[in-house]
Amino acid sequence: MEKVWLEAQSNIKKVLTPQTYNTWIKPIRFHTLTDDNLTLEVPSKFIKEWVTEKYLPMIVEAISSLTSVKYQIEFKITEKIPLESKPVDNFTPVIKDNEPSKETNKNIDITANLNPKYTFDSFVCGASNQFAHAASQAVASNPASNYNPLFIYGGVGLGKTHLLIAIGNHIKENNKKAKICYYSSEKFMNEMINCLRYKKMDEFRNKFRKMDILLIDDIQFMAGKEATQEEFFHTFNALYESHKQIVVTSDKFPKDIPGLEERLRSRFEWGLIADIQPPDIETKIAILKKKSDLNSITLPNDVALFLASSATSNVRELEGMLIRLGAYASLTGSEITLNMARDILKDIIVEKTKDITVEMIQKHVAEHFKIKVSELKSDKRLKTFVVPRQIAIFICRELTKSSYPEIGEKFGGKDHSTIIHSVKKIEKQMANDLEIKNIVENLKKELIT
Ligand SMILES: Nc1ncnc2c1ncn2[C@@H]1O[C@H](COP(=O)(O)OP(=O)(O)OP(=O)(O)O)[C@@H](O)[C@H]1O
Repeated sequence: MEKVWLEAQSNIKKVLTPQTYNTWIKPIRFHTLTDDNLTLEVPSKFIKEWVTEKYLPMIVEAISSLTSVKYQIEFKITEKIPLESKPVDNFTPVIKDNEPSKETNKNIDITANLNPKYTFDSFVCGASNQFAHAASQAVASNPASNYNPLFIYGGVGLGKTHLLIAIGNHIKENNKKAKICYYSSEKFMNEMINCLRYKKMDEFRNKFRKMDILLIDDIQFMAGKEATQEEFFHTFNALYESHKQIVVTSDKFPKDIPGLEERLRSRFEWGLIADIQPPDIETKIAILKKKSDLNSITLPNDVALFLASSATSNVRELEGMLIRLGAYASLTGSEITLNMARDILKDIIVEKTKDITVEMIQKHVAEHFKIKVSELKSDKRLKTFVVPRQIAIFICRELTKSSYPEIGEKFGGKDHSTIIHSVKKIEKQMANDLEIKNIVENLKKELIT
């Protein structure tokens, strides 16, 4: 059976990356076979948990394809399994671009690797993130005093990492000697496993316990990883007791993270818990404006509104759309316009505007100007009717796919040239008159949201 296991291993090797294979599958050895139970040896509890979670079906399949038997697999922890003489380089399976770059186990870098783009200056504060922003600033200005630990939680792409790193950058700017460590919890875990395998746990522990500021991203990743939580718990205690600042982020409130040990949960609740909510449309527009300035992209207001009113609240996705438009505009030497944005992003943005009808616009505009829909559609030449009518026609052209004749038809049977005239008139007025521009943009925003 040992031979079967070796063959199964070499088949598994063909489908995994060398790094994954070397880390998780290669160290596994055949142990015993009794009836339908196949016991394999693994070098640590952690590898056992990880392999069980991620690779068990693959292992069962690899063995059954050789033996036609679906064995019950058990893992036995045997620390004596010989390890390779050299640690596996670049062990971390996933590295976000803002995380510390490639590291080898030999070279445990204790300097912070903080993305300089993520500062308080580049963060837009709105109602949705005000509390987390204020808490982060308070911690950055006065570490390890009032809010320790700081626990920031919120949905995907809402700016948790940005705030976490902004804290680090701010502290670093004011105290060049501060030892700041930014790690995702996944990286923390991977490095820990590597150190466990190569008997370098003292080095690992010392590294973290020497820090003044420990910034740990995505703590929810530790859920269910007992050994990692255990290690993190001791690191946490050591730092907390020496009055060092700890900040963690998560996609959930501590008590909603399944598989998070009670003792860690209660420690997170000792400090301040701050949430980030999805941004409202104004904050989304402000973020897009800030990002377009930072990336030297000229983003017209109507396009910002179009992007902001897309279904997504994920700021990373919004940013992605902006960068895509910026790249297209720069490669084709054109300006960003609403039509271009609609075209380029048609697969990404499910337009909310598709449900907006001419009738809805007429009703909304008439209500805004306190006139009747029949007056809006009429031929009356009084200014109190003409301006709202032209605005309504302009918005119909912007937010619906109706043609000029179709719009004319719904405005009391007007000729398409009248409709074109109205659209041009409003375009011109918006360029020269801020008040008209604001009225039109607000009406559009109200209709879209
Ligand atoms: N209020 C904001 N102001 C400026 N930029 C923001 C804001 N919120 C989010 N961003 C930007 O959105 C992108 C995603 O943010 P970040 O990575 O911090 O999200 P996250 O909440 O950590 O996401 P995840 O849950 O995936 O880890 C980053 O480029 C960040 O700069």
